[in-house]
Amino acid sequence: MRGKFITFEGIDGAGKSSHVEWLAETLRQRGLSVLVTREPGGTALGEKLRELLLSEAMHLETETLLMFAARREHLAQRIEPALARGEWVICDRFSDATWAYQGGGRGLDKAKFLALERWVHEHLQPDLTLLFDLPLEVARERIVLANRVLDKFEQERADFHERVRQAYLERAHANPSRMRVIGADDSLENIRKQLEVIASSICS
Ligand SMILES: Nc1ncnc2c1ncn2[C@@H]1O[C@H](COP(=O)(O)OP(=O)(O)O)[C@@H](O)[C@H]1O
Ligand SMILES: Cc1cn([C@H]2C[C@H](O)[C@@H](COP(=O)(O)OP(=O)(O)O)O2)c(=O)[nH]c1=O
Repeated sequence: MRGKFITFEGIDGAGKSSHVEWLAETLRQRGLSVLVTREPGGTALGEKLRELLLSEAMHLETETLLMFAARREHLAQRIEPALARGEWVICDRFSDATWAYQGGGRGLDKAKFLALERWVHEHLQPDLTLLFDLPLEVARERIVLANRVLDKFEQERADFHERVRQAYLERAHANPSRMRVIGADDSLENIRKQLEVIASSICS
């Protein structure tokens, strides 16, 4: 049987990465085989593109095309084969991030996003997307506390990140059966409780 495809989304500092491995382990304890991966990246070529995307200034459409080029490679080399083998795939960001960052944050024409999405994965959408949502200031505070070296996107102004957050919420509103909004302004423990309930429902 084909595996399930789960993606994690949210603004920078929302806390996604803190739960990806934990959810994978929870699913493995239920006997599932789980591949954890991320975007941009996930393949040797994708990781090279990630380095460029996170550091170099470029035209918005170049940025969008490179995000989808990395995604095409990732789907062909890792995601699709794993799902076909019956493995579950957990991916830290996917096309909703392009919708939110290049679309919401930078103003990419929606028709161009939709054309690329149709081209690259017309017949595949995540089975479940967990959107970690929280106020911008809380996410910023976490990044500052973590003393993280800021990448190109994290260096963007607050209004950019606010537009990213709103674009994610609009997309979740438009796709209620696929996307679940996680209240991420909470303790790690309470967020795990929310995820446990979701994990039980998707495994049953
Ligand atoms: N619920 C939480 N409460 C407090 N701090 C958190 C919480 N979740 C994550 N953090 C911390 O915030 C920082 C950003 O978390 P991370 O998981 O890397 O976010 P993301 O992957 O969404 O950018 C890390 O230092 C992490 O330890
Ligand atoms: C997948 C994807 C990511 N991004 C951005 C969002 C993030 O700021 C950045 C990298 O994401 P991420 O892996 O969350 O970085 P980190 O966990 O190190 O903070 O790439 C886009 O702008 N568009 C996309 O399609």
